[in-house]
Amino acid sequence: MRLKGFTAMLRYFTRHRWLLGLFLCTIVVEVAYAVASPLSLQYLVDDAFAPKNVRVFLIIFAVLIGGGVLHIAASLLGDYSLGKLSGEGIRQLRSELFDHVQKQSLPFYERYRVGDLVTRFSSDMASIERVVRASFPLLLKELLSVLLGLAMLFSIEWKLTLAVLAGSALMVVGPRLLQGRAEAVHASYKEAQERFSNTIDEMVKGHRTIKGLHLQRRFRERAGSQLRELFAFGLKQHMLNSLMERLPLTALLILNGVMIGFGGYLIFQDEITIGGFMAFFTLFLSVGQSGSNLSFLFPSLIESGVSFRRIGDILEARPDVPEAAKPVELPASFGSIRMDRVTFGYSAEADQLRDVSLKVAAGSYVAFVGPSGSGKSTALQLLSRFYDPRQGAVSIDGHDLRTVSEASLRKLAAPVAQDTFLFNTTIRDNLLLGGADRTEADMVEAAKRANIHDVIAGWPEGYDTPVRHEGGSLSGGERQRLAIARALLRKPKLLLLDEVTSALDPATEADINALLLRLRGAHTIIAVTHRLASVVNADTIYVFRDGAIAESGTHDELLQRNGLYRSLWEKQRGFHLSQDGLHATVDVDRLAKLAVFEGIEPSLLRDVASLFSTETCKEGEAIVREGEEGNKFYMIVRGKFEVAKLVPGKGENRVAVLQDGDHFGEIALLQNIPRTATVRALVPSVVLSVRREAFHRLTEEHPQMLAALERTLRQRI
Ligand SMILES: Nc1ncnc2c1ncn2[C@@H]1O[C@H](COP(=O)(O)OP(=O)(O)OP(=O)(O)O)[C@@H](O)[C@H]1O
Repeated sequence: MRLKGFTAMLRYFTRHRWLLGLFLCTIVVEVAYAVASPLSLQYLVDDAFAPKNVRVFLIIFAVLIGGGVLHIAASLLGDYSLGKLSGEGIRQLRSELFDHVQKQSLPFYERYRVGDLVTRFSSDMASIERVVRASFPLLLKELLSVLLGLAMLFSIEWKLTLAVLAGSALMVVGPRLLQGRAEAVHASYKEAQERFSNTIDEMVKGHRTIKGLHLQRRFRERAGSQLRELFAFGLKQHMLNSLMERLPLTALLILNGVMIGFGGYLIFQDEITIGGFMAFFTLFLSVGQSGSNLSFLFPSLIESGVSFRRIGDILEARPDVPEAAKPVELPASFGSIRMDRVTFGYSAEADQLRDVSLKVAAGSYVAFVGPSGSGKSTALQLLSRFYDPRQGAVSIDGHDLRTVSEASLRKLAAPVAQDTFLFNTTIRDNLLLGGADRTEADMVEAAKRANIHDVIAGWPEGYDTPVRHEGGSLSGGERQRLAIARALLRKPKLLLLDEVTSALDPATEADINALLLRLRGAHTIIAVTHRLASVVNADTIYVFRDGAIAESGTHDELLQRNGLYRSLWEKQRGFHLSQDGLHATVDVDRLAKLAVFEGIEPSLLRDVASLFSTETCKEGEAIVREGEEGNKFYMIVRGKFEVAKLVPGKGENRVAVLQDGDHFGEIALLQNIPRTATVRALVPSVVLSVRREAFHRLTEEHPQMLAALERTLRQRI
């Protein structure tokens, strides 16, 4: 059992020694009074009432009143010290948990989903709070009452005490037998709660996609089955808890019978006085009550044990990318950043980067390009130190990033990702985030440089416009430009850009590319992109293939080399897109390069080119669905699509990613067969498509074209 959460709590308590001491003293006073008052019955009956001795009665009465006043004072002090102690403890545990989660690196956030963490902060913390404020103090009180009460009972009549103690074992054995099962059921209930929280999280975050793809029913069914699961575990938990609570009470009833029978016998034998028996009986009832209270506490203690363990799991998680003990503070500027023979894998099973070495000099503009999944973004993540290499090193001016302080690295280098996260606050706060030394003028200048100022100024509330749904209320282009403005505002020397223009229309993309060209020199820019047209001006282009660098050089050098870059370039060229991104065309010589149109004369290809029409796709939109009849051939002008196949019992499995210049669905030109996979846009995309019917009209006029096409496609089916 991981006790980190529990020991952290104890540590907070011991930091407030005097409060803890005061609280323990008040408990002792309260319990002593509660145990001693039944004992007074023995003296009242035997020494005051039976002999009618008023003096003894008055003395006992005065002692009882005095003790009562002391008891009330101790309770008030106890409540105060407990309130302060537990409040502080909970506050510190919450903030330690918060800090700890914040310190974690990316793999941690990939391991835990939002719901898993939210449940720890909400329901686990609430159950710990309940225990610390109520159950734990009660446990102490009742334990002490039982121990003191038993000592008193022994002093009154040891044989009777032994008899009832033997019976009391029943009260403890029952709950213990059930404890293991109760713990397991409680843990299952919490996991079911987590699954449901994650569904709510996805439903809220993905509400657009859910509505867009009409997935409400699927989500309703998922939530329905999770709620049924919650109900089943909840019922089990309820029944086990009730059983654990009832068992000791039943045992107590049996014990009462034993005590009255055996006690009566002892009175008749003159082994105990009537007052002694009354005191014994009252005290035993009070000890029994405390014992049964203890058993009532078990469920909440078990529940908190699970919560302590779950919070302990988080507190024990060590950051995968830790800060060095004595980190090097990087200066405000740098000379070069390098990767030396870097090998890295997200998991132990596979390497996503293999033996990658590269050097980027300050002030240069460097691009990482290559097919999808080749490791470009991964390399950028390592340069941002979101992960550490498995082998080799990433360094700035000779300082291994593992040895430098995170704060100084973030000051120097600003990453901008393709999925921009904006906080639910105003545009101004999103831009100024944490930069207390940034002025309004700095902010406006950064927004102007990122070409977003005019847009913001046009909104009724300007920079005070609130952002909703983590940026979902803004267009992809607006989000992207805000992210760039936010990065520029921090005045970083190194900009690490991951596909920042992937969601933009051609006009905005051209603006951003022009901006990058203006920034070069003053800033070092490393940009990951799959769109080669945007990097022709880069100082160095690194071409990635299967996690390694296949080639590098300038655009012209790489074209001359006739390697991977050249083939990617050939694939992407020949398309034309209007500035608003709504109308696309393809050149005849680009069509001629497709295997599917091999052997078709250029004059006919001109007619084919004119048959294509432009389609735009939203992020998440499926343009081809597995199993549906296909009647269109597609070419991607710009964008990114996943190709996914249904695996029975497991859902969809991504088998490929297609990008600018790729094509799919050519079989549909020839015959009507169901699609073998679903093709879904990963970013807003533009495609050119041609329908079989339109194509057939052309092939009817030119049968030689159909013959050529059939020849090629038959070879591929
Ligand atoms: N967080 C992650 N956990 C596990 N595997 C990952 C993770 N991120 C990326 N990968 C895998 O690592 C490989 C390289 O991915 P990476 O994103 O670096 O490629 P890329 O060249 O940038 O491709 P793209 O242009 O599609 O983003 C891919 O196989 C990808 O599935």
